[in-house]
Amino acid sequence: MPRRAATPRASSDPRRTGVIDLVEVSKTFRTPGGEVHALDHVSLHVEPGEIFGIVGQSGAGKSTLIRTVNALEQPDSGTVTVAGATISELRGKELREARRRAGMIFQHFNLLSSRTALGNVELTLEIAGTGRGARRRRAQEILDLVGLADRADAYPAQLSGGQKQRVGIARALADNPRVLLSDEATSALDPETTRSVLDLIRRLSRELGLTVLLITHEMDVIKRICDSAALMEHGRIIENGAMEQLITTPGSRLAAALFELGELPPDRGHRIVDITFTKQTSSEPVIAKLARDQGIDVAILGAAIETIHGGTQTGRTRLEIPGSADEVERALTYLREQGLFVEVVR
Ligand SMILES: Nc1ncnc2c1ncn2[C@@H]1O[C@H](COP(=O)(O)OP(=O)(O)OP(=O)(O)O)[C@@H](O)[C@H]1O
Repeated sequence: MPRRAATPRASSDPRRTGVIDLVEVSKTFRTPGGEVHALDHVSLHVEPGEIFGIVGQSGAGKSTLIRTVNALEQPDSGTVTVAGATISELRGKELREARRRAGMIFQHFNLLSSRTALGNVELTLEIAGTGRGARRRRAQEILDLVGLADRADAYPAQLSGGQKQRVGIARALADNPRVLLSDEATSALDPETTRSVLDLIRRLSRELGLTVLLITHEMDVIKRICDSAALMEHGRIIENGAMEQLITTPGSRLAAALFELGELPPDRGHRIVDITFTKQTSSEPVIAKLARDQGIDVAILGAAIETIHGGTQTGRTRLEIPGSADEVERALTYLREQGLFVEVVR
């Protein structure tokens, strides 16, 4: 029976406070086809300055989750706290104030076509009631920060997709929010532009101490910039934790999606294990030593190396270990002694 990945993080502990905290949040939609539990007792804890990614299939509840964080959706039960304000309990002016703590970017940018890049960024500040001079200065400053100072007077139709999203980011950050929410912000961009926009988000997060909550259906996004990730399915968080924890959590589906090792071969009665290594960039020396020192030959069934979390090289190799139960046990002990995370797959 496949093992269910442990949730390494006690995210439902309400005593812990992060920049974003969801505690037991539920939301049900009543549709002609019946009730849809879009969020089913979701608890989530995002640390200050962290980039937290939520991944899941279409319909998993990702958009509903992010919409509760900027109060576009009210939960039926549970609490949502953003930068110290319990926004799920606020109304009116207090809610509008609290909303300013989070800026948001979107898949299709949502820029006003009748305004220049500068005018789009200024809009956030107009809504916040900032005076004309200060608004212009701040908009120019933030456009400079996203590398678009020279395109301030361009209209959205004159900008590339990547440039439009940079304007979107500048607009989201103009009023100095603590949190950036990203709803599939790179899904409409080509791979190279995706990478440059993700790298920009990561740089801004580090430079400004900005906490980022992003939703995506792409593992590449999680790999490239996230410090932590959660997997959603049918309105529930199935797994949740720091990337380093997830890759060494037995049965983690996020880790399996990160390292694509393919299907298991037909059962020949041999033990199959996945070994995960984070320090060295190759498992080959260990496998060679296993043969030399222990006299145990293994077959490599698959290998994947990934750069996660903005630079850490991590790899996973799938091995088939023939031989007696005793030899298999010796091989497993040996691999663990080498500091590798070993998971028996079959
Ligand atoms: N306003 C609504 N009225 C009725 N049902 C809704 C509403 N909003 C979302 N749902 C339903 O709730 C479930 C979760 O939807 P949600 O959009 O949050 O998922 P998602 O993971 O963001 O999917 P996608 O990536 O396709 O946007 C789906 O079954 C959806 O049809």
